[in-house]
Amino acid sequence: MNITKDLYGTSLSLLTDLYQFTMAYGYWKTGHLNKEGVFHAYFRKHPFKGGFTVACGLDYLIDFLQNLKFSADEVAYLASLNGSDGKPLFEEGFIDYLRDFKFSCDIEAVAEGTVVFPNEPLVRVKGPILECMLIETPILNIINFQSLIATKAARLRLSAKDDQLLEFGLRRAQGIDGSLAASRASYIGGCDATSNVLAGKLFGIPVKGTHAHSWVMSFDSELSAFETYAEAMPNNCVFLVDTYDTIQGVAHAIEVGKKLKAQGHELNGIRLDSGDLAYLSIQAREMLDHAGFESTAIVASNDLDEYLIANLKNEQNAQINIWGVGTKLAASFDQPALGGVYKIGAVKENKDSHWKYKIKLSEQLIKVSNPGIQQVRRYYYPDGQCMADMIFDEIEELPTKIKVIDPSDSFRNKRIPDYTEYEDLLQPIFKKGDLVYKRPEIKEIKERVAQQMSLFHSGIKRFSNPHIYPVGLEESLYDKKSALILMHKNEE
Ligand SMILES: Nc1ncnc2c1ncn2[C@@H]1O[C@H](COP(=O)(O)OP(=O)(O)OP(=O)(O)O)[C@@H](O)[C@H]1O
Ligand SMILES: O=P(O)(O)OC[C@H]1O[C@H](OP(=O)(O)OP(=O)(O)O)[C@H](O)[C@@H]1O
Ligand SMILES: O=C(O)c1cccnc1
Ligand SMILES: [Mg+2]
Repeated sequence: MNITKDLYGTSLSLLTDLYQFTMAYGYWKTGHLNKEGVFHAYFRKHPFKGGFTVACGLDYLIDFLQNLKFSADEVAYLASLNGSDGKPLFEEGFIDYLRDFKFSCDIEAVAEGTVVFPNEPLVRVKGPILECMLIETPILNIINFQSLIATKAARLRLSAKDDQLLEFGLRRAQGIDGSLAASRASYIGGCDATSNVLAGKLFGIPVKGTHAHSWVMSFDSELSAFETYAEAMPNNCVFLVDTYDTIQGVAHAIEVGKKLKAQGHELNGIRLDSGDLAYLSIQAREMLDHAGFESTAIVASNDLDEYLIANLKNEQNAQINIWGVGTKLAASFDQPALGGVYKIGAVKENKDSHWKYKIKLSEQLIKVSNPGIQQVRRYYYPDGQCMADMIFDEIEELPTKIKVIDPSDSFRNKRIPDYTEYEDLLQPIFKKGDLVYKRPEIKEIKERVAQQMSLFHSGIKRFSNPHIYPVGLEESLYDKKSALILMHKNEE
């Protein structure tokens, strides 16, 4: 998939905030082309008051960065922009620079489908600071949204257990790309299929669906509507039974189902889209079983989310096998955005000088950024379950005794036993602008989510007051950060 070409037929290189270009211009104009930086994209708080987040969107980002160059058309647009004095914002020389621009940063990122936690860099960008700056906004745009939706889908998967989950969100999603990115992230996070046909084609996601109330209403009776649908598509019959009277609708579905059976076909399912989904599904299951349709599925839809699905299954014994979830998933109804940020960790004047560590101060401790050239190490218990994550400075040697400290609460700290198995989460994606990463198929990414979810204690996966998985700064990085905070405070 090539989002820029297949999806838009146009370059997305101008998809950034204007201030990224004005800052880039500033570096160019004042002779800071050799200045280098390291930036980290991370979030501070899990979405949905949850205890985990699923990283998603890297493949889109790779595609964006591989196509990052400025065509004659794009530079002409930038050249046409004026400042508040009515004069061109950018000098001709900068426009020439952009015309010859070649992306040259090193990028490391957490593989898509990895379960991640607050403060952990999901993407690290190192290289000419001008370039690091330009790509801040698209990184956040892509990773924030897809990680949000993949997380929502993973929560739905926890509730639906082994049932089928269908994503029906296109009509309520945030516009065109919102819907496509949501379908992709939903599939990765836990859905089995989407109703969005373009997403199916672009990303290789299975597409599925039933029929609407309007189909039933366009015939003289519900029975003739079902019969006509069966005539047209005898191998794809999931009848929506609640247009008039749901119990009557189930009876009509059974009647047509018997004819399908006689012709050697199946009644695949019925769909409930209103009323008491627990009561109606129990009634429908009884009627279907009694008529010999034990393998006919019951699909439910209508404003579903992870809480309602869990409640219907666990508390109300609802007899539903397939869940169609739209608005609350694709539009991330209860939390519209993941607040991921992109912060500078260190700068150097040129590639041969030393890194100078940087922090952004804030009144709130949680908002003080972390310095350094960060990597994330995930430690495992001997049984393969995750123990704790450590954010550390890649260019410093680690002490022999490892201690991790929560950056917003130093009382929360953990000693890592010696010889604990570990894995470093940030993997090389681009080296000096060249792709060095083998992009996994979407199915592999989806499988990674399921596998990752199994590595964590159930406490982090519960919806109310989840357990907080231990993540901290390695002690010497924590000390370095504290020293930087003190230094800035003393300057005040
Ligand atoms: N057994 C149940 N327990 C809890 N909530 C349920 C149950 N059954 C349905 N719901 C939810 O209750 C809400 C209202 O259902 P209702 O049938 O009134 O929906 P509606 O959208 O108003 O229906 P209609 O399409 O007939 O207008 C929906 O969000 C639905 O998912
Ligand atoms: O409820 P969602 O999770 O978004 O799932 C998608 C919904 O879209 C369709 O109806 P639509 O909402 O368009 O009309 P209706 O509510 O009047 O049935 C469908 O029948 C589902 O109810
Ligand atoms: O196929 C369906 O049943 C469907 C598709 C989109 C939205 N609601 C339902
Ligand atoms: Mg609706």
